Amino acid sequence: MDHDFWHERWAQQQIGFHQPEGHPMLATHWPTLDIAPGTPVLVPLCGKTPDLRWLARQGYPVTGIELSERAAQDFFNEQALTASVDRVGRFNRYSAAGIDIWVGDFFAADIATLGRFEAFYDRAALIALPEEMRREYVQHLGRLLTPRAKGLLITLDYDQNEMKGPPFAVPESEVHQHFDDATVDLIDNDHGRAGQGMLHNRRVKNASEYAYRIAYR
Ligand SMILES: C[S@@+](CC[C@H](N)C(=O)[O-])C[C@H]1O[C@@H](n2cnc3c(N)ncnc32)[C@H](O)[C@@H]1O
Repeated sequence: MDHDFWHERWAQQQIGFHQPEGHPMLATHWPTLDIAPGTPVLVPLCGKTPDLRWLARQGYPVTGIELSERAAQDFFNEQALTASVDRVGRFNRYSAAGIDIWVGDFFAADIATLGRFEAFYDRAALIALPEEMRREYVQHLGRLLTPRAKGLLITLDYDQNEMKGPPFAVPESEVHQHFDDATVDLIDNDHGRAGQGMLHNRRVKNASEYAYRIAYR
């Protein structure tokens, strides 16, 4: 997936992945991770999800990373927040209400600029990327995290023959392969609900979302 693909999606507002009310599995499962408020949370490929605001309201300093400037601007507008903007290295950083969105390429983010995070939230980031980029994504995520970091990962699985991604199907076995230095617990499965919305229109017969608790060892 090159950058132009995503810029085009945002320009055309083809953002069927966006959930204006946030993702229900976040509020259900985040508390089970037992992460102390005040712990900085990294949200890679964050789009304009209101989940950023939810996390900030629970007392976590939140750092999103997102390619699209439009997404960052829309997020702060839709949340009725006025963001300050500054240039830091290769990123434009938007900040308000305990939320920073770094606009730029996730793969260009480094700990010298962002520091390390003890927690992360990935909803539709891993599954936004084709197979060859997913391994690199998880490795890069690991570089931005502390050794015992924890996170919530929300993925999607369906028969990849039925549709070209994104979103891509990521089976449980692949999640275990990527996070082989972490304890991975499958904690939720929406039993096909994900296939009833937008994916149904794309002729996917059966699609389910899965939530995993990830704890690096
Ligand atoms: C499927 S969307 C998910 C957005 C968000 N996590 C959500 O739940 O709504 C994937 C997002 O990743 C962004 N993206 C894709 N490649 C990226 C990259 N290399 N660096 C930063 N953001 C990227 C896209 O612009 C898009 O907003």
